[in-house]
Amino acid sequence: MTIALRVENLGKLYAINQAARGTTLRDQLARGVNRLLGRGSEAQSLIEREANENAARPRDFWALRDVSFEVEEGERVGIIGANGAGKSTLLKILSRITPPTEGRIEIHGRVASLLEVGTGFHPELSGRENVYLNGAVLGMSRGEIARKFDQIVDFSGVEKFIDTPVKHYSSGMYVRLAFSVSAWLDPDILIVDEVLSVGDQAFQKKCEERMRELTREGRTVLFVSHSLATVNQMCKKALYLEEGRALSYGVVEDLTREYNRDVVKQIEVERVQEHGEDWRWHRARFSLPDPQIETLTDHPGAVECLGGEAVSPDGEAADVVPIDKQTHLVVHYRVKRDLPRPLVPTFNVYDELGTIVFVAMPEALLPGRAGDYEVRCVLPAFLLNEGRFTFNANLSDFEADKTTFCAVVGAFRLEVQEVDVAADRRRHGYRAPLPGFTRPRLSISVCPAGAVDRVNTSGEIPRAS
Ligand SMILES: Nc1ncnc2c1ncn2[C@@H]1O[C@H](COP(=O)(O)OP(=O)(O)OP(=O)(O)O)[C@@H](O)[C@H]1O
Repeated sequence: MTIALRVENLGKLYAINQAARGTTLRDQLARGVNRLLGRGSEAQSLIEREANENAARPRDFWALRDVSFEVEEGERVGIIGANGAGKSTLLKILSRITPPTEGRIEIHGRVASLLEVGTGFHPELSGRENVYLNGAVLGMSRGEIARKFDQIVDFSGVEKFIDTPVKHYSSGMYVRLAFSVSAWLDPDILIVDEVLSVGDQAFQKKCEERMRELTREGRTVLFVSHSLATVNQMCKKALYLEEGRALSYGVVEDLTREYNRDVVKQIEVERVQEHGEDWRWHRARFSLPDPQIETLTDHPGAVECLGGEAVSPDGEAADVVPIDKQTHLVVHYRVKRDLPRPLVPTFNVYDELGTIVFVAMPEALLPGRAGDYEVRCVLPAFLLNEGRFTFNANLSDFEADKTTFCAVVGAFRLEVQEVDVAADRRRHGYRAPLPGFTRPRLSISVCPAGAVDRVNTSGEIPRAS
């Protein structure tokens, strides 16, 4: 194993900007403008309030502290964490844009980095001149850069503007050229901040493919992304930063799961602050009205949702559902007047972070006649993967101008739980959590090569006659 990069007890101390205490040019101008407008004392008190708040804050703080990790050659490592966790600071130190306050870094090879839009390129120079400038900074000869030039411009897709000063580029064009320069000038280590998200989706995919290619060639890639899906797809390893500390470093799936859990915990803390101590994420039963449950309608007074419950087949309400058991979602509606058409009861299912997993369409419709009705949706065993899911219960008329008759947001919040992993023979010894939102049990069969024609639709091979 060859180490590409080693970080030991890295720390970065930032001084809180004293300028915020009311001495900046901006503050002086604000005072002047306000004096002209006759609002001097108002402006003064605002600046003083700001200054007092700043005085109450610590004067300096550790944006990074005690961070240690190693990256091997050819690895792609994702760096994850909330806003302000220290991700960009770490990348800036590794790119030698800012020095660390303490600790040490060891880098083997040439580093190319793509940090925020605006760094690395000179605004007055053209795209072409910037490519040469960047190559020179990386220590390449003019001939070497010239040999790579067409590839870079081709990849970036900005050939038409290559002789225009980059200050006239859109941020997307800028990032296109900047990534192409970093990724084609033969770096040993490529460092990419969230900036790629500025590019369009097609370009992002192209960049991801290029980063994979680089690591296949033995180069190392470190990148920051708020998209856990991208980090999961792109990396085997991740570093999870929280408030400047390295919480964990290791297998990407474990870390993204941990990060997700922490995000959800944080959301829960905020909900408790908002709704009080009684607030609970889990919800197997509800009755309306409930201040914690939002209901939407385009047709007030037409339909009312009275409540509902998530129950096991024997009728027990349960917010924690074993993965191998069916669950019935039962919702009670009152249609208050005759309607032009029957209504369509649907259920939208979301994961913990609000990503839609699927929408369940019904077999039967709810009659458009006044009366009380019960809608029952059966969730089969082994449909959803282990995890937490939120269900919206909806009643719609998709032929009406405004379709929503009743939408109950977050009607049910259920947690699907794994049963006995060790005893589940269908896992064939695989003990780790299985990724993904769903866990359908599909028929996967095996037969001797050439026998495919003889396999019947049930997946069984007929006995030789
Ligand atoms: N030059 C600076 N002077 C003072 N504080 C700074 C400076 N640069 C960053 N910080 C602070 O350091 C902390 C870490 O910032 P950093 O930009 O590294 O976070 P991040 O994880 O990249 O966040 P984001 O996801 O929002 O980009 C933040 O609190 C930020 O305000």
